[in-house]
Amino acid sequence: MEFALDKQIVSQPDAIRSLMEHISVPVLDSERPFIFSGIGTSWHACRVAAYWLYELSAGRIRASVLNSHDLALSAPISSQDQVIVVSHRGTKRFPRQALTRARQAGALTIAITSSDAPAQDADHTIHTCPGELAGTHTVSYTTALTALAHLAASVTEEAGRHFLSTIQGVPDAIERTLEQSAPSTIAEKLVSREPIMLAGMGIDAITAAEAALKIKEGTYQWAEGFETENALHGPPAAIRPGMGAVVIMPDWEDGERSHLLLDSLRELGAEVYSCGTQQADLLFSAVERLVRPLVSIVPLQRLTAEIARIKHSNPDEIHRDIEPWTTVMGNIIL
Ligand SMILES: O=P(O)(O)OC[C@H]1O[C@](O)(CO)[C@@H](O)[C@@H]1O
Repeated sequence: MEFALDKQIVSQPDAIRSLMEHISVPVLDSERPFIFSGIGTSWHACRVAAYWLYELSAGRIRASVLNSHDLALSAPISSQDQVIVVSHRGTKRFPRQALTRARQAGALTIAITSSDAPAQDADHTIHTCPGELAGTHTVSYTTALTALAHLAASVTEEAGRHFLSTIQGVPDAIERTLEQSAPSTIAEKLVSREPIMLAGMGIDAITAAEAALKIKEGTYQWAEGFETENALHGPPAAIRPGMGAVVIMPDWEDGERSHLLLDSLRELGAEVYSCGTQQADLLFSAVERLVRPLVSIVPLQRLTAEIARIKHSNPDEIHRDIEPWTTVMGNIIL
C-alpha cells in the first residue's frame, strides 16, 4: 500500500528547492530577543532554529522556545521581542492566539506556515509548501527548517552566510539519502517492539524527538526521543527485552557515549539499530553538523512508513479513522 506519507517524503528535495528559489525573509534585529513557538513537529523546528542561532552567533543570541499554548496564554512577551510562530496548517488556536497576543504586546511577529493556510495575524508571513496530504508531517518540517535557516542566517553574518551556502546542498543530500533502499527489514524487526527509544547527541536529540513523534503518529507504537547523554542517566533501569531502539550516531567526537548507549541497549535485550552517515543500519548523506536535522530525519520518516505498511496502520490518518480514536481525538480541539 502506498501512503500519502510516501509521496510527501519524496517531495522534500523539490519542495526545499522551490522554497529557496523564492524565499524572502524580513530583516530581524540580532540585538532584540527571539521567541520561537509551535506545537509538535513545528515545535521541533523551533528548537532547531534556537540551536542554530546560539551556535551561529557563537552563543551571543539566545532564543526562547515556547510551546504555543504557553505563549498564547501566559508567557511574558514584550514589545522588544521578535516572535516567530511555526504552524503548518496555520489553523490551530494556540499558535494563532500566540501571534495575536504577541502583536498586541507590540512585538514583531512572523508566521511560518503552508501556502494553503488562512491569513495569519502577523507582520510577516513566510509560506513553506502546500498543505501536507498526510497527518504524519514530513515536508512541512523540512521546509519550515529551510525558512528558519534563512532567518537564522540573516542575523548571524559570516557564519550565517556559510551556513546558508551549506543549506543549498540539502535537496541533493536528501536525494542521495532516498537512493538507499527502504528500511523494510529493520521495520520487520521493530514492528512488534514497544516502546521504541530514539536517541541523538546534541542537535540530533531534536531529530530523535521528531522521529519519536513520527513513529507514534504513523505506527501507533509508543516511541520516546532522548538526548543520548540523558539516555544514559537513569533510563537504562527501564530498558528490557521487547523494546526497540534507534541511536543516531554523531560524526563528531562524543567520548564514545553513543556506542556505550548502543552496547548497553543490546546487553539489556533491546532490538537496537544505528542511524548515521557511515557503517550504520539506517544511512543518511553526510552534511555539516548544523544542517543534519534536515537530512537525518529522512531515514526515520521512511522507517515510520515501512513499519506502518507491515502493521497496516495509517500514517495519513494518524488513527483518527478508527474508534475509539475517532471520537477521542475528535474531542481534542487543537
Ligand atoms: O504545524 P501545525 O499544523 O500547527 O501542527 C503541529 C502538530 O499537530 C499535529 O498535526 C497533531 O495534530 C502534529 O502532527 C503536528 O506536529
